[in-house]
Amino acid sequence: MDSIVVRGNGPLNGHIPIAGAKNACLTLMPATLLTDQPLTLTNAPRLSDIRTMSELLESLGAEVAGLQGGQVLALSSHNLTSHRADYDIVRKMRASILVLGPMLARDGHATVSLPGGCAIGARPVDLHLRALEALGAELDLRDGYVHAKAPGGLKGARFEFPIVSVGATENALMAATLAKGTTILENAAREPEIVDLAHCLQRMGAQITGEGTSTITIEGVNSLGGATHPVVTDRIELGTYMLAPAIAGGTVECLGGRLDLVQAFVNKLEQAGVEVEQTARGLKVTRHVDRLRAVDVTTEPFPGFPTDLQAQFMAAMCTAGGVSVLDEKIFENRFMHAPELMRMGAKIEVQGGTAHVTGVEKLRGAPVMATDLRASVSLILAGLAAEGETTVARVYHLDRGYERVEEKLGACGAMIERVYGK
Ligand SMILES: CC(=O)N[C@H]1[C@@H](OP(=O)(O)OP(=O)(O)OC[C@H]2O[C@@H](n3ccc(=O)[nH]c3=O)[C@H](O)[C@@H]2O)O[C@H](CO)[C@@H](O)[C@@H]1O
Ligand SMILES: C=C(OP(=O)(O)O)C(=O)O
Repeated sequence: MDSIVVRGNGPLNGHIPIAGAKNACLTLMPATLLTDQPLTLTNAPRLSDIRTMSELLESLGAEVAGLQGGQVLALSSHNLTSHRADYDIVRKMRASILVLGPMLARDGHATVSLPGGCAIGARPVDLHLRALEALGAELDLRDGYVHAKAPGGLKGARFEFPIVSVGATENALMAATLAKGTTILENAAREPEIVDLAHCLQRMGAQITGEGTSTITIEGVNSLGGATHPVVTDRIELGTYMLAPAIAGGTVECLGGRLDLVQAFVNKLEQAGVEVEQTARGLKVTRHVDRLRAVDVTTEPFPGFPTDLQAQFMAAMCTAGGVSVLDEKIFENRFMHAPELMRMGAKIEVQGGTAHVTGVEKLRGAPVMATDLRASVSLILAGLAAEGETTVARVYHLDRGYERVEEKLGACGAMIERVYGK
């Protein structure tokens, strides 16, 4: 298994191109199942999760071609041969559940393995299922699979999500595009990835209003057509690389970055003493202060501070002046990076969903291991400013969500390399 070796090497300077969003692409790809016409996604990220989604769609009979080195995905579902998403693929990636709504809406039946829990929490899919039931789906849970039917087609309905769920909103939104009549989704997720999905579906002919607000209204249509759609910028990759100069010092311009994608996060960075400037090309980030200031953070659904940046922000707080309190409100077990950061000399106390981080002057390199995607990258960020060498093992988690991390940071002066097969 590959590892990443990082050596603290002073300030970083340069620019980093930000890719299309993993979490948008993973919901845009299943949208192909809604139509027999071609769907082309541009600005796609080159990640193992995207390959897993391709594998899943291909197992259903969809065609997926990666063009221009994988940055363009040409998808076609004109000849679906299966409506069963197998456990063997679904277990690798929770976003697999997003094929359920589209298949059910177009063909009236689908069988999808239940994804199971994962390192960061139990992550049930009950809200996906309740929303589809509200649209008239008949569901039977047996043998670890959801067997779903809608013999007369789905029917528009009003559904209020009891808590905000990104994935459940996406599944319901896709399904409702082909349901008969009007669907109103209340307390819907407002993430940029939802807006991006709605824009793609609109290009395919869907009638959707209210995307980006907590009430989305969908007028069902009889069929959807093809489209070409650019995947929105990855705000989590963006925030991650914005933290690199915040932690190591220097100035890094994140190309393609937009303030509206990361405003809550930027507010916290600025409070910590980092300057963020919107330029014509992206977001330019500079740390002027010698030492960051401790800042408290609570994770929330968009437009709040994203849970997917909590681990990386914690890495920054490890060497800040003062005590910062990080409250994780989205997932019940998302502090697995804390004990690893402590192996590097960080002072962190975790109690339930709250972590108290007391900044130390300096972290020290150590061999560390990550159990999820954002935890992995937080250890790399910490390593950028640590004394000595940090080796991050099990980087297959990292490869789910970051393309060419060593090249992107290396181009700004970081001493970072991938060691193959260790
Ligand atoms: C592929 C993708 O886009 N992943 C993102 C998506 O995950 P995902 O869509 O899985 O996250 P959700 O927004 O659904 O989860 C939010 C909370 O709702 C709970 N819940 C969710 C669904 C459900 O049926 N029942 C239920 O109880 C979850 O356990 C969690 O506590 O949004 C998360 C929250 O921003 C991000 O961290 C993930 O990176
Ligand atoms: C938690 C994440 O992804 P997933 O929902 O695919 O597990 C993430 O992107 O940080």
